[in-house]
Amino acid sequence: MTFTDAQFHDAAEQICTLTRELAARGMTPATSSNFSIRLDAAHAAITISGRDKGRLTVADIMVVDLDGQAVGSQHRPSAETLLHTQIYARDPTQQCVLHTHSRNQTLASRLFAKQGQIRFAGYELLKAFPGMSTHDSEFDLPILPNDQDMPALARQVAPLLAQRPSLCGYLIEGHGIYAWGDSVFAARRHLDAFEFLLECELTMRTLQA
Ligand SMILES: CSC[C@@H](O)[C@@H](O)C(=O)COP(=O)(O)O
Ligand SMILES: [Zn+2]
Repeated sequence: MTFTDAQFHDAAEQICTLTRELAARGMTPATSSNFSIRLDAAHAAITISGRDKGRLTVADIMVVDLDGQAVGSQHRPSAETLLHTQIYARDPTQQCVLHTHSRNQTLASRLFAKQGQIRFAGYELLKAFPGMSTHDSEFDLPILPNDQDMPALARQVAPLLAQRPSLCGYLIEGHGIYAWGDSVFAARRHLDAFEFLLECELTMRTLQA
């Protein structure tokens, strides 16, 4: 099946709406962050590179194939398109990928970088993640070193996705977070849970100091 113009428009509108909400929370500073929604088995709608994510309109969204190549547009897709299409290409059930640069995400990615992950344990909010049914569980959010070479960064992500098929996010050091899900709603729930849990971990360290 290939997507219709109406489906593209609907996805683009959804990206604009949720991006404006995230920008209003300070999660997309200085044109950072990128967002996508799957259109069909081989395409996704994604933000055009360099746009102010707090002021997006449908004209700021374009189509890419799952190799990250522009489809029907002369614009340059997000610099990090490959990290989005990697999620869609690996798992046909995944529908939405969200990438933001909040202060909590950036600070935590640096503070915990040496461990290569942040462990969330004992939080009721763990139940926001796939397969978690009790607070009495643990979720390790991976932290990858940053890289401007997207294929190299995608090669770091690949083994994580292979080892943990239900993984729904990772941090990149000094950079921000990627979160995804099998619906726009699920991707947003995962992003919100990560943001909340990162803030809890950072605040606990401040209070304990
Ligand atoms: C403005 S610096 C942030 C960018 O380098 C990048 O990390 C980012 O999140 C946005 O890139 P974009 O190409 O607009 O999708
Ligand atoms: Zn980024």
